Amino acid sequence: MQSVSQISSGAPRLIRSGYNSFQARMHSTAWSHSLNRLNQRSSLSFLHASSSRSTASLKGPRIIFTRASFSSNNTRSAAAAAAGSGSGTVPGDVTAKEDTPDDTGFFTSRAYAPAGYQDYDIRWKEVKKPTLAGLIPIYLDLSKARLGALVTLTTMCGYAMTTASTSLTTLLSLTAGTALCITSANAYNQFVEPPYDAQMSRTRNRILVRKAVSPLHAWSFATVTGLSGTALLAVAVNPLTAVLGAANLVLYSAVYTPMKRMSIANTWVGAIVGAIPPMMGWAACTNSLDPEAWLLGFFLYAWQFPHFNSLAWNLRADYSKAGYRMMAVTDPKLNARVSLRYTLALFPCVALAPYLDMTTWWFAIDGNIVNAVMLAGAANFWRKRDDKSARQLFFGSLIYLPVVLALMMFHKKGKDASTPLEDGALASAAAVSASSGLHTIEDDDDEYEYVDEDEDDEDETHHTTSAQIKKH
Ligand SMILES: CC(C)=CCC/C(C)=C/CC/C(C)=C/COP(=O)(O)OP(=O)(O)O
Repeated sequence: MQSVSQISSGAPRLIRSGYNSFQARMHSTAWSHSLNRLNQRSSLSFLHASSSRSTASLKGPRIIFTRASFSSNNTRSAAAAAAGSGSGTVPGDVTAKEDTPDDTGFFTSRAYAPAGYQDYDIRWKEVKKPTLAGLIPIYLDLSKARLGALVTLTTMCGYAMTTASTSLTTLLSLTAGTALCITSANAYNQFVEPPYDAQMSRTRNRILVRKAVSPLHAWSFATVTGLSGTALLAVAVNPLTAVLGAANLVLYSAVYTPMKRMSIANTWVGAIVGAIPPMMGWAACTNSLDPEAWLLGFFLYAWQFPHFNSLAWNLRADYSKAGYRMMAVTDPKLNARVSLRYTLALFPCVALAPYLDMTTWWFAIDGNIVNAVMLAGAANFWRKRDDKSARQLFFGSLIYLPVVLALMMFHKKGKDASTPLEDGALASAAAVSASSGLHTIEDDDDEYEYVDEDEDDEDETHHTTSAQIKKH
């Protein structure tokens, strides 16, 4: 049986007013009305007018109407619009292609059009059963593997920053369990978002939008990885870490994900999601949430605002189109101000690390030099609010995080409790983190050696670190 999970229409590229009336017809939900209000309020009408791929969606993950550039239909529709037909379509050969897939695998049929929409061209595509080998890239996409790898590294850093006794087995279980929970969270997120992902250039090729796998398959994958990740953390690490992992999974998929379309507060909730993984690392080693764990969490929390808000600036057309409530769309000034505010908060974070005896005071010096560079980027973005300053801040934030985490480990104090073997593994993680950013962790097979230079030196005024990472 054919499963219909995506229907697209080749309605015309409409001018702004036409788009609003189109949207009003297509959406009966409060969400869409508030989106229209939001679009008007934020004076971003150019976003739609300049967009080459304008879309609208019905609620729910299974049906998508796309005013995309299916050229022949668009040409006909544009002609009709120019002739003032008002309906945006031309009667004629729409059904000619019925039940015949085109070269992209899409079928065209009016049979699936909901009442009132028969005037629109309808396109749909059958979900193909993936092969066993084909499942690997599908699962990597569902897990948002590169983002997941970076987040997992922040957990490993949390573990590495403790002074309690470490164990390689616990570290490996923590890494695998956290990665499974993150995979699950990202798969649930994609399970919910195809109608909206389909409307954004950045996400319109995601696996469920492309229909490379069925929603049920994605949901099952998310459920299995979530349950196994939480179980692994509970059994092989400790219950506290498992509870944090499970709570974060729920926070991301059940609170943050729907909230993206409801309130700009989603960014603050998303920042909590990003803050919890390093706290899990700390909890895995100490079985407690000491002030140091909260500091690590707050550091990741604060970092996400310049990171995300600068990214969102250049994606604001996409976000607006898909109905996501992002500060960059609804209040661009606030978006830049919040970035600046939280970049400033990174300074006391860095200073608190030596205060809490996590690092030597040298970290307060070189960490804050890096902070000053980041602050210059955030201030520039706040002043100019343009694409270039946003891009600079975003890429700066990508470099900033691994650099500061590596510095933190470089200046770490009190490493006596762990063995050189365990520290070596943790140092490797730090080095990979420092060199990978969001992108290259999977490709980095280099080996690292841990060299303990002055393990007897406990003098906090002495700046030489206890660890140095040397590449083979
Ligand atoms: C242990 C555990 C479960 C950790 C969860 C870690 C995690 C998923 C962090 C991501 C944080 C975040 C706000 C991402 C943006 O999602 P988005 O939906 O805005 O991204 P998108 O636009 O690319 O879909």
